[in-house]
Amino acid sequence: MSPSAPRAAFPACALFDLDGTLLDSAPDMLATVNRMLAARGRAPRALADIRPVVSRGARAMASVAFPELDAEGIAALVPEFLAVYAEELGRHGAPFEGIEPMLAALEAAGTRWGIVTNKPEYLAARLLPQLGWQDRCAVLVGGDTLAERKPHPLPLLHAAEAIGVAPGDCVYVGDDARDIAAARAAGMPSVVALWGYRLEEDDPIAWQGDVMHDAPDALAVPRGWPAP
Ligand SMILES: O=C(O)COP(=O)(O)O
Ligand SMILES: [Mg+2]
Repeated sequence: MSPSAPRAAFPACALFDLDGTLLDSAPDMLATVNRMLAARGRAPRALADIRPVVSRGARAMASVAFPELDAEGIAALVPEFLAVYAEELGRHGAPFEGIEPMLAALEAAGTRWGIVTNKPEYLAARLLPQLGWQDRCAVLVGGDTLAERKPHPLPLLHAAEAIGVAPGDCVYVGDDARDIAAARAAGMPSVVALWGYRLEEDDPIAWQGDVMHDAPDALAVPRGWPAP
């Protein structure tokens, strides 16, 4: 971790990953894979099986549910995964505890916030009104919005530009190695969301984010945010 000093004020712009950072979407994902398994007469999986790979996208979750399939077989399941997930979206999941007060604190301070996810944009966009975030989220960039997705810096650079804040004056918060890599490549300070999804063998310290937090409450006060 870099030795950046705590802040006296919130950053001008806060950008967030969605799955595993703002939203505990693992229950929606579990319902999705279990419908796919049930359609094939197979036994359901447990939340503990799916949760660690939710931030790695549809392919990673399908690989856990269907371990016998090769990469081609997994890729062939993605359209079905997205169609079933579109029906389960927002039904079981909810923002992590502490997210709403943290967003309210940012808004009260005049910090603009947005979402940069690798989830397809149309699915993320459908969640915003369900969550009451449609008029509050200043920018939404999905995994298919641009020619590149995280860990490429383009989605973060695009979000900063859309908000009108220099990348170095934004902070990105994410729960996966690729989130922190994208922020570094974009020249953006980063926060590792340890409350999110990762495998036991992952070493978040090695991701070298600027700050790591166990819970969203830490970001409800300026000193929880890394300095530019
Ligand atoms: O759906 C995905 O690929 C993961 O989504 P995230 O980038 O919001 O964690
Ligand atoms: Mg994530």
